[in-house]
Amino acid sequence: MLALGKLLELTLTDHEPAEKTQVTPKGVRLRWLGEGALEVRPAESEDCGLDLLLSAGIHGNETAPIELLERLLHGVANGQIKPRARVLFLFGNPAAIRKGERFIEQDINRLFNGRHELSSGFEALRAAELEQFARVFFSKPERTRLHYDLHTAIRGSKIEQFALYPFKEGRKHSRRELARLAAAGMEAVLLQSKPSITFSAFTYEQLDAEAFTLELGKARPFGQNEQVNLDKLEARLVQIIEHTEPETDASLDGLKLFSVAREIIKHSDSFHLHLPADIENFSELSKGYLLAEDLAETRWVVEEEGARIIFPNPKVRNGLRAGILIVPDSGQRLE
Ligand SMILES: O=C(O)CCC(=O)N[C@@H](CCC(=O)O)C(=O)O
Ligand SMILES: [Zn+2]
Repeated sequence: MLALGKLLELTLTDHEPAEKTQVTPKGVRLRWLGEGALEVRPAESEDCGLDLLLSAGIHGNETAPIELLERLLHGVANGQIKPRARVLFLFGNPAAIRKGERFIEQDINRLFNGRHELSSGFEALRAAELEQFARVFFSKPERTRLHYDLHTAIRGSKIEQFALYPFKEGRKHSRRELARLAAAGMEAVLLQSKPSITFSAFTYEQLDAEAFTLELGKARPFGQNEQVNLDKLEARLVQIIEHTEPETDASLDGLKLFSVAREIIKHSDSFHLHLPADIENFSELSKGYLLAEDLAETRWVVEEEGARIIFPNPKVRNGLRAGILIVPDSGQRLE
């Protein structure tokens, strides 16, 4: 296997490879771009015109997706996977990955779309660097752009694998991309309804990529991910990379759709979330339920029929999202 296939090892040991570019016997070029960043380029005659960005480890303790990217990269480097797409592999927060923590100083996934400019510290610098890697990668005209940012969640979930689809004014969510996600094992998609400051929102809003955050199970340390079954996603990603994906019809194959009713924002240290600590994502909340309270007698009461909660987290910094209240979506606005 080409040494650059060991991007995870290089990243975990904080090593820069002596040789920055290597080529497989079939002419696939691997190029180390910087810490945790590697570009794969097929021979020109093989190139199918797709630019695929695969990122993981934006949160350092979410190891199953990092292990998945490592398997894909090994496959490319040892010739078992035959890429026909350009692929950029990114490990988002190397320092946090080395420590096995979600972040060191602040959550990188709240620093995109300009937010890093208002902040300081190495995570702000890394967010700027990740934006630049993505900007350069997606700068080639007339190519198809796709980004999957892979995560696992802090808590268990009634729906194990799901995607979050960013929002941009005037741009419609694609039924074809949803069908592709269903084929990759996603059981649900949350259609966002306002701009955001996450990595997938950046590539969607600013770089014109189809982009998704994928939530793939519960976060666990390296080597302890037997319960996170990524077989379907992995098989689909190999097909996308090799350009052997079967034509999907537009059928969403039982995929559940949700939209955001409200984001719960923590405004102060007085914020209190009235949910059990072990509540699972997608738990239903009944109308009238007092979900949270904050200073100045702010009360978050559930008003929506069929409401569910995802990502409840009262420990976030003031000003950030402490949960999302979601409702079922009919999919009528899909393109
Ligand atoms: O489990 C949780 O509370 C958070 C899991 C996680 O990291 N989710 C992503 C979602 C990103 C998005 O909204 O697209 C995050 O919170 O950054
Ligand atoms: Zn995450």
